[in-house]
Amino acid sequence: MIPRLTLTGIRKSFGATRALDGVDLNVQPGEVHAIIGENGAGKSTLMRVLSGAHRPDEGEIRFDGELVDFAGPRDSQSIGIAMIYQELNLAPDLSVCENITLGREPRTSGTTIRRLARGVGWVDRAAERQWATEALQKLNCGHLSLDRQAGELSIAEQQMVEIARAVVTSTNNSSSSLKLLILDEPTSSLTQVDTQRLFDVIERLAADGVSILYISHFLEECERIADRFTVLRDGRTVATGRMPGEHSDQANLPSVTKHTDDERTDVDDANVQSPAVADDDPPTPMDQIIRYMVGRDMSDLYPKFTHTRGEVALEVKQVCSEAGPRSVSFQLHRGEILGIAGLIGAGRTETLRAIFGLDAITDGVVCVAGKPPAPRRPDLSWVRDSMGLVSEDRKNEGLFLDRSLTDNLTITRMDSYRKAGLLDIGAMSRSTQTWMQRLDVKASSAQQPIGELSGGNQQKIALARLLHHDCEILLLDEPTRGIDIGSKGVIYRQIGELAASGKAILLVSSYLPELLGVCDSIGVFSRGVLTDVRETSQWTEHELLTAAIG
Ligand SMILES: Nc1ncnc2c1ncn2[C@@H]1O[C@H](COP(=O)(O)OP(=O)(O)OP(=O)(O)O)[C@@H](O)[C@H]1O
Repeated sequence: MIPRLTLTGIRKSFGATRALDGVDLNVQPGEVHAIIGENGAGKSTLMRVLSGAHRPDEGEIRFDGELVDFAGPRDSQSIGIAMIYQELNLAPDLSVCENITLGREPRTSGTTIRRLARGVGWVDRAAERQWATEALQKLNCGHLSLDRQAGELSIAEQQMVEIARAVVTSTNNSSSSLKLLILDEPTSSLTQVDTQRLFDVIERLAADGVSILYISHFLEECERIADRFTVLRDGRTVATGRMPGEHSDQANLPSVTKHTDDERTDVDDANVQSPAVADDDPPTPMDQIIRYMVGRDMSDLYPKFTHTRGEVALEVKQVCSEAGPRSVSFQLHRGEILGIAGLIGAGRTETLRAIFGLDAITDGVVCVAGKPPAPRRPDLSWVRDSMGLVSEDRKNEGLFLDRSLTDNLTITRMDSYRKAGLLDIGAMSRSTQTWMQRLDVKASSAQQPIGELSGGNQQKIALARLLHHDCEILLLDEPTRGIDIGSKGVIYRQIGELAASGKAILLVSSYLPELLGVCDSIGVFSRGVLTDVRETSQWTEHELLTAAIG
């Protein structure tokens, strides 16, 4: 079989940063292939090379056996490659139908008048609706109204509209039918139900011969959906093979290849197959895939720290806000990690925002360490109360993307670096380097603009700011979103150490294994109401999910 995609020796640098340093990849038609790697390993850069957004400095791309060279995204689209980015790209004011056909609108044809109209860009609305309907039906999303504004849709629905846009060419132009769909962290903002729907769509497309490149830090998902995997490390391919999930048995595909030219890989070579492949070779166990990725075992992902519950640090009494929470009450103690589960949109983020003083409270009070509540909100009570918030919306409100790592990390503690009215830039930079080392942040220097870092490394700095500020109460909203498994381990260790030193931690997460692994107790939000708070040992994943659905 001619491979759908073959990459050989792809290299790409940004100034002194070598993002890709020799990537080899082989993907078959109809195969779901997971791209796995630590933060900064080069996954997104590689996908941008494939989507035509970046041109590689070196290396060869073959698509259906043909050598290709993309001058821009249109070249890549024209041969049937589509990329769905983590941050979705719809025009919010246009309808579902208009978004699906955007840039590929069917033109009128037939009569002279129509042909004239075509010259000035007259869109054939009937054909446009038919194309959009067919594309949505192909994804089993025929229920989505073509006339709804894209901005009104849920994240999951928006994602389906984007995939439908990728599919629309295939329905109408056989020369550029969809052949390779790239999904970058597609489930990071999806509920479990929506994730399953997405997987159904992926399976449907793969059965039609579309190849899928699936990037995710949720290895359980990769295991569920992918046939094969490739691990990138420091911009290089270090291993490729069969996934251990049920899919791997069905795929008539090569087994593990360890790329032995990678001298930096200190992983165990046992079980690694030679590049010669056999169809009946076994899948690669997940713990070995993790070793390829991070270079060590991850048996201690959730390290246990002895910590004792102290006095009440934060008391939330019957808090309501227009944004979501309805009469929310709980206590958070010093030395406690309280987890908050719930579906996306259940009111978890809004509760954190109300506690932190970002949103007005319409009823109820927030008391910190027995002090009287702040007279009004929004306000800056977080400063008085030594509270820190890691926002789930890193790009829009969590970070100053065009400022350096140092500025982002030290911004809340500038005063401590002031000497005789001047800022001690050297000391700020040294503090940043210390935190970069502790959280294993990959960046060229503390002065690099944070927007140039990979998503996971940006997230680590957002968290490091709170650690550096030495807050007493930490409100963490999806703090490990987009973070690789090795760095998750580092962050869980930090959280454990913070609790052991008497800090109070409120951890909102959609990743249930994380809540069960890290927290002392867990509460569940359902439709703006905190329904149930129990010791962690009294919850299972299934029970958490059932309580969240309500
Ligand atoms: N435009 C850019 N300018 C400078 N450096 C960049 C740019 N884009 C990527 N890099 C660097 O290239 C490296 C690889 O980044 P990339 O985003 O591809 O990693 P990733 O594997 O997708 O990481 P993550 O899992 O955190 O999203 C990183 O060191 C990053 O800082």
